[in-house]
Amino acid sequence: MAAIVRFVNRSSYSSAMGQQFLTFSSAAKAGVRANSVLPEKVKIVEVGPRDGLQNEKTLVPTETKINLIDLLSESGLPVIEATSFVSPKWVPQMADQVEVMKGICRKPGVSYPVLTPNLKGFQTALKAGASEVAIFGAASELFSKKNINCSVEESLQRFDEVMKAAKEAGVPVRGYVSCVLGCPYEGTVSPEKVAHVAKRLYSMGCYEISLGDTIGVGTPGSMTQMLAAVTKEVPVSALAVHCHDTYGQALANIFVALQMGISVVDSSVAGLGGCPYAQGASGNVATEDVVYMLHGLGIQTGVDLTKLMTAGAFICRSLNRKSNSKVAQAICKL
Ligand SMILES: CC(C)(COP(=O)([O-])OP(=O)([O-])OC[C@H]1O[C@@H](n2cnc3c(N)ncnc32)[C@H](O)[C@@H]1OP(=O)([O-])[O-])[C@@H](O)C(=O)NCCC(=O)NCCSC(=O)C[C@@](C)(O)CC(=O)[O-]
Repeated sequence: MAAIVRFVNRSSYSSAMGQQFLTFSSAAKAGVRANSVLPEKVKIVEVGPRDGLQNEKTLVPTETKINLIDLLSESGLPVIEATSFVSPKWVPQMADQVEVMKGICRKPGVSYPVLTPNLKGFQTALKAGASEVAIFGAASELFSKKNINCSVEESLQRFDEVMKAAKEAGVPVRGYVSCVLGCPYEGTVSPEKVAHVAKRLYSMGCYEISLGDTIGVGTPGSMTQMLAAVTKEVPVSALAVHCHDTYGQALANIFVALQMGISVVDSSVAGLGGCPYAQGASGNVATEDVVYMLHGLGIQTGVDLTKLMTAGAFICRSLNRKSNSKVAQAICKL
């Protein structure tokens, strides 16, 4: 694939970005789909402000989080997971959830879901103006215990309470299943267990189930097996994939998911992140890399890569960190 990326002004990355000097040859041929099995459009769920930042050891200033979300809002992303209403004792980085929700400029047409592990979190989120929430379970007992301090079954009972309250308030709920391709504490996780938890979340009313490879150990082989089991229980149109990139398999795994009919992909700008209760797991696949691959396949995302990279450059500067996005790294070198 001979995608040619050319900056007219090579001296300044940010000014070149601003002037839209980025041109793509084959990657930008809009509407030419490489493979008719693949979806025409993919919805990207940006999880950087939540999943990406929750694991940062030093507290990120609230203003930085708000600026990041506002920059991401300008890039055409349809969904930006903004924060989580979890216990600040468990995840101190998310303790400013209310300020973040109150500080962001909500762009019409963009959704800003937040994580809510229980009724307490849901009620606080609602008061802070959340109009969409996500509940998060796991296909592994030990991970569930470490992450949310209860068994998988107990978590589903808690989620049922959140679902009932959300239905009353007219708030849509997304569901996560963690450890779908492996667990840091239990090792192998059976596709049937994943399918069982995904089905329970879907049956209780989650409009979408995001399947999380929390520690990024999956391969296209295990992804295929797991999706084959889950799609027997949940319609493929209601599934999303959420791939961490620890073993460098995330894009390949996403490609397999697309071939199997999935058209919702979670990712994190600059590849930020990791779960505080999954030691050693690296960040999510970088949104820039996902967008580049999808556009190269002729799949529409509605995302402006240049604006997305501005958001990525901003957060990397703020955290004094190199981007984990291969695309951002490559373009920076030009
Ligand atoms: C679920 C709990 C709260 C249970 O934690 P617990 O200690 O069992 O809860 P509790 O009900 O016994 O309450 C203990 C204290 O927490 C407070 N509390 C209770 N609930 C809340 C709340 N919602 N917001 C604020 N405070 C809360 C509660 O009021 C009490 O305060 P105290 O009386 O001691 O002062 C805790 O385990 C927790 O917050 N866990 C969150 C862990 C987390 O956020 N993990 C990362 C997100 S998941 C992830 O990253 C994976 C994902 C989604 O990205 C997909 C993938 O990659 O796989």
